[in-house]
Amino acid sequence: MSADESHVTMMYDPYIVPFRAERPACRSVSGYQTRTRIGVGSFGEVWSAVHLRSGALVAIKFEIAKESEPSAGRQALPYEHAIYRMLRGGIGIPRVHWFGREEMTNIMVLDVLGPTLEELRFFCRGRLTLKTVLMLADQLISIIEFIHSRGIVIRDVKPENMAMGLKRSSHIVHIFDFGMARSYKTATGEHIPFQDDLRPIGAPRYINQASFLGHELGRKDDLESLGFVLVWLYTGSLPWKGAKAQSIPAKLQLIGEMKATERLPDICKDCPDEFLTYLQYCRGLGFADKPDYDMLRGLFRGIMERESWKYDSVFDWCPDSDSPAGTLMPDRFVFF
Ligand SMILES: Nc1ncnc2c1ncn2[C@@H]1O[C@H](COP(=O)(O)OP(=O)(O)OP(=O)(O)O)[C@@H](O)[C@H]1O
Repeated sequence: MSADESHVTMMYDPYIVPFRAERPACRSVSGYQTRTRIGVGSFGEVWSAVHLRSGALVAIKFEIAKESEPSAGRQALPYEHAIYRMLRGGIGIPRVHWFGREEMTNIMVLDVLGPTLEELRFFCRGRLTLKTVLMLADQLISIIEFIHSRGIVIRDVKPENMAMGLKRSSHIVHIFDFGMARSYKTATGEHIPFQDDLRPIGAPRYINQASFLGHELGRKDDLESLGFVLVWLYTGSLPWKGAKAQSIPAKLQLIGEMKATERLPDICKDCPDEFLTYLQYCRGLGFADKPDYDMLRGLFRGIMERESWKYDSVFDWCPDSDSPAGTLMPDRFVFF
């Protein structure tokens, strides 16, 4: 075994799952060795991997390039890579280390992240404490503000696409998966024009009302979806959870009606008043309006002040947290 390889073997990798029954074959990619498959998406697979020289742990996203589409520009991963390039340098945005194509496969090597907020909510028995949600809200509004400042709207804001970093960045939440993102600015720097009659996009649970109505999405809509995510993380429920209807369009229609402006107080009934103020403000913005991010952060900071809580990054899942919820964190994330 070479020195490089022994270093790799000793690395802590939370995605190593011992006794895994089915373990697809590992492969070498441009100086990286894959280790464990950590995710499967609509485009392909995500693996944890190590850089063979430095021992750095990374994530690799693979997308089989379709033969009928020889132009890489029409595939999901080159598109997502282009968005990552526009977001380069942002706090809470995973860094891309390498992008390329090998054997008809598009490959993107990026920072590996820890558990998603949806997983953490689950590990903390279904809901997070108010202090944890407020600390996350502060970071998430800033990350979304940064993304908007680069001319991008995410259009798929959900806790499954938000994850804590690993090791030194384990106190920083990240937003990843920009497959649905797009620029809201034209080539001349103006805001794109309003359109309707579009297909709703995003996860129905967090989708904003504009998307249900088939409207083109803007900055306000990312923030509205974030509002639903925060209510979800704090209460572990939303009125449309488990809504039933005879068909998918009928279900979407039903959920859309449940998100009408006059229903917002009902959605926020178990949260401090600021959550309702936040959602009403987002709903009141016009399509091209620039949101007042400072004011929105200020709403949640006001609660922190009122409760005399500090931004100490002691989240519910941290070992030194006194959260009554306890944690069901699997061993592989204990040191993340
Ligand atoms: N950088 C990363 N670090 C750790 N895990 C990751 C990373 N990127 C993706 N994953 C895991 O892989 C899964 C799929 O990745 P991603 O969401 O980017 O793919 P997708 O095809 O766009 O997903 P979806 O079809 O759900 O929109 C994620 O849910 C997450 O669990």
